[in-house]
Amino acid sequence: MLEVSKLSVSYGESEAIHGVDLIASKNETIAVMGRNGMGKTTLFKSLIGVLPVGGGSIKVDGVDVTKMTSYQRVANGIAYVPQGRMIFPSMTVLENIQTGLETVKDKTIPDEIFALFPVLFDMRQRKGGNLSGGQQQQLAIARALVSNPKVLLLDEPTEGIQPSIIKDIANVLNEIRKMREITIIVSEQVLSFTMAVADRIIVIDKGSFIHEDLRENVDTAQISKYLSV
Ligand SMILES: Nc1ncnc2c1ncn2[C@@H]1O[C@H](COP(=O)(O)OP(=O)(O)OP(=O)(O)O)[C@@H](O)[C@H]1O
Repeated sequence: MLEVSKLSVSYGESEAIHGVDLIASKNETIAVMGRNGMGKTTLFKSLIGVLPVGGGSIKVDGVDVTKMTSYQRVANGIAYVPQGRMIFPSMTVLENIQTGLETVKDKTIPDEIFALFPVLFDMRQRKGGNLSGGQQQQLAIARALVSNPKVLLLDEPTEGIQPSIIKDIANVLNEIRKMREITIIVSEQVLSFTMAVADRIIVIDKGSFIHEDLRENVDTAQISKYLSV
């Protein structure tokens, strides 16, 4: 479903992602884990097209999107939940979700979105900026989901979220997989969260993938070591 080959990304002269390969199947959730500054956000921004690709290719469901704009990539099935959520604080919850409908024909928000996030239905007329961090995260996921993605990218969804709500976000990601056969790629530093959602865990270090395990084979002590400074 998502096929990334020899992807490199640079900031000016400085290369931040060094030729990474990633193949993710339909109905698979992959966690990319690494410390601050290891390249998670750079990788995700290049996948959605906010940062230009220096080399390599990105394919979604067999279609090469490497040279496409972000808008075209969304139309071709990638959706992105950015770090820090980036919801529109002065727009209502409904209006925020509607911004995700730009690339699809039917402009109505599917009922299943409110079934997944009942709190968003209750708060549909509230301003996004008045929601809690966890509710804003749900809003950012809902906004991404209404574009009907084949590949959903989430950049550090648990950042700044309290532990009890982190569990809710994990449950939501697992529900999404049951409802739709999509690929989920999540960047994270919280191992308990990725162990609850991911089929595979990849460790990124200084812009390269240095370790990979299926969840059932993960040695949590070893991954924790990679994640500690
Ligand atoms: N706008 C930029 N200009 C130059 N270098 C950058 C820029 N943004 C990030 N970098 C560098 O790229 C590398 C990867 O940063 P990135 O933000 O992708 O890491 P990250 O793993 O997402 O960390 P965090 O969890 O802190 O967001 C770092 O060395 C960082 O200093």
